[in-house]
Amino acid sequence: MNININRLRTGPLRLPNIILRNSASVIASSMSLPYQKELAAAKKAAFLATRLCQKVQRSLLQSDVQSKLDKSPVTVADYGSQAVVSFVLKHELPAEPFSLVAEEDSRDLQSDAAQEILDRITLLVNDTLASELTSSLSAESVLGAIDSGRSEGGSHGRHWVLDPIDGTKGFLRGDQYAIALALLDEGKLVLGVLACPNLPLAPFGHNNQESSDIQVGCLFSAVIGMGTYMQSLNGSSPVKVHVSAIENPKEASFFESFEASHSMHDLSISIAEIDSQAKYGALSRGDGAIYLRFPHAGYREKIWDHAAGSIVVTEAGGVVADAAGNPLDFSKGKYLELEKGIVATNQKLMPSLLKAVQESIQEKTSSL
Ligand SMILES: Nc1ncnc2c1ncn2[C@@H]1O[C@H](COP(=O)(O)O)[C@@H](OP(=O)(O)O)[C@H]1O
Ligand SMILES: [Mg+2]
Ligand SMILES: [Mg+2]
Ligand SMILES: [Mg+2]
Repeated sequence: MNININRLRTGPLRLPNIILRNSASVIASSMSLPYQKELAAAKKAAFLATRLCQKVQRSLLQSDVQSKLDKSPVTVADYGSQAVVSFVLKHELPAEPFSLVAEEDSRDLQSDAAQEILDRITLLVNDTLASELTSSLSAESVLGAIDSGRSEGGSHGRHWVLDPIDGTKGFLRGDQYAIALALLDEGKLVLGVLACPNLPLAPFGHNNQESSDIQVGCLFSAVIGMGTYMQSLNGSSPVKVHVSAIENPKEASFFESFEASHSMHDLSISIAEIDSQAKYGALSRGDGAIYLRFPHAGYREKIWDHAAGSIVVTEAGGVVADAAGNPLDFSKGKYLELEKGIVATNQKLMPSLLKAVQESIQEKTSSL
């Protein structure tokens, strides 16, 4: 199976309040199941953050782009999305101790030069949360909400893990990005919510992607032991999804990063290039069968780049491992300790894929 890489149209996204009420009432009827309160809060946070991101993406101007010290582009939407998720989680789960490991922090927003951008973020966050707030949040509270993401995570207690916009480069281009939120409990991934505002509801790569009425906006959610569900960000009911059942490696299509430097390999294969953890979402519903990610030597993967995507794939029947076949360990702080790279596929393909990957690494090493 070949996957064509068409640029996706990014249609406006409507997020009617009814979605929030619907998901909350469905959840309320199954409160005895594990992590349902947290799931409802995480979905609400992701829906609201999506709204903020959509708004910014529609009106994206060059001036929205700020350069962080590491030179990766950060927009008001990254900060705004982090503030919204942090605020909603705290607000919805007031009885629980709050710990959040998140990508952004407010350091670059503290200077006088950043005042204007901070005002824009504050306005956006207040607009987005208007129905949740009794009074407006000040710029200081927004900075505080962003900085509640400074936890280091670890193997004890509960920690939320957030990438407020994963695939910032895709976001800036008007392509794929994701809001990725997961929960660690005693070092174990127990819940993940992945909002992919520009991912088509139909399988990725279908020929209909040039049509103007293509429906986009998917929310994937997974709770440990309960499977993975996908729903439209416009309000459809969640449906259970499964990874591809392909057993023959020759028939398997691959995903990799749009950014070539995030994934390098020499296998001769068909590849769909997508930014962000939308790749994990697409994999969880069987659009493709394999996701390989082999960054350059020395790059350290962060937990927020894989936590939500990982549980979304494993609960859909997939496996996510490093090149040695070890499961990913999210309990070691902000970074993943990995052998070489990340391999995600279904259970049937994993052994032969790991073998091919290891042989390819061996060949590369011995040719150096
Ligand atoms: N050289 C590199 N190799 C691998 N990943 C990298 C990288 N430089 C940045 N990244 C991470 O790759 C993520 C995007 O992944 P993808 O390639 O799948 O779209 C970025 O997330 P952000 O966009 O949240 O910063 C960033 O954390
Ligand atoms: Mg980033
Ligand atoms: Mg990221
Ligand atoms: Mg990010």
